[in-house]
Amino acid sequence: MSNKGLLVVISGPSGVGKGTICQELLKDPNVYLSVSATTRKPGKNETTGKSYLFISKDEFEKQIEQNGFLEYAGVFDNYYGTPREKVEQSLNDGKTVLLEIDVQGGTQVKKNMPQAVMIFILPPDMQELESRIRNRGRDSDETILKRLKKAQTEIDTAQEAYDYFVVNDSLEKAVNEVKTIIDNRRNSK
Ligand SMILES: Nc1nc2c(ncn2[C@@H]2O[C@H](COP(=O)(O)OP(=O)(O)O)[C@@H](O)[C@H]2O)c(=O)[nH]1
Ligand SMILES: Nc1ncnc2c1ncn2[C@@H]1O[C@H](COP(=O)(O)OP(=O)(O)O)[C@@H](O)[C@H]1O
Repeated sequence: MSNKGLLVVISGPSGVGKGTICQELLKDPNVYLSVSATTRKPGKNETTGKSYLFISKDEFEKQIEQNGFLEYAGVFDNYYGTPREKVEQSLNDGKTVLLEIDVQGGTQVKKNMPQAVMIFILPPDMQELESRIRNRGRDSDETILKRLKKAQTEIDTAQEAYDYFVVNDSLEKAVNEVKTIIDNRRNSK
């Protein structure tokens, strides 16, 4: 693995604002956001290649066998994984590469690439997290409950693998904190 670029793992409970924060970071042309593959069904306004590469379970398992993923995990009854090739290419090009993945995946990345910058995004509190998930209007009550349960487990287990914890209360403040972490790590290489 090249050490030219910087690999940044961004995790946090569903609905905490990871996607929103990553979109802000992407305004810097030196930042590349990895597009994950998933076996979950696309939502209403999702097309393959933009939010996710939507693929079948068979195709996913084939790519696992071919060592095509940097990491992968089973989340909410589906597979999610980071395609290896584009991440390695972008690191070689000297880019800051963002992986927006869950704690299981982040832990695998940290093990294989200890130089990765591990950032965990926290909600101001659990009520606010629930209302963000609800306001997004994408999930059924059952799915919302599953997501909130996983949120608590993730917050409890993140302590071990993650180096930085950023509370997303004001979006602007959270984005600036993440930018500062990234800049400091780039400069200290
Ligand atoms: N390990 C791993 N987790 C991923 C990947 N892509 C997305 N996830 C995680 O899968 C979970 C569910 O994603 P999704 O159903 O799209 O809902 P989201 O929480 O709104 O992003 C989130 O916790 C994501 O961080 C990936 O490539 N690898
Ligand atoms: N700092 C914030 N304050 C209020 N709402 C926010 C903030 N950050 C994100 N949101 C909103 O919360 C919802 C979930 O954000 P999203 O980025 O989709 O989360 P995630 O990618 O972590 O699942 C979205 O409707 C988003 O606009």
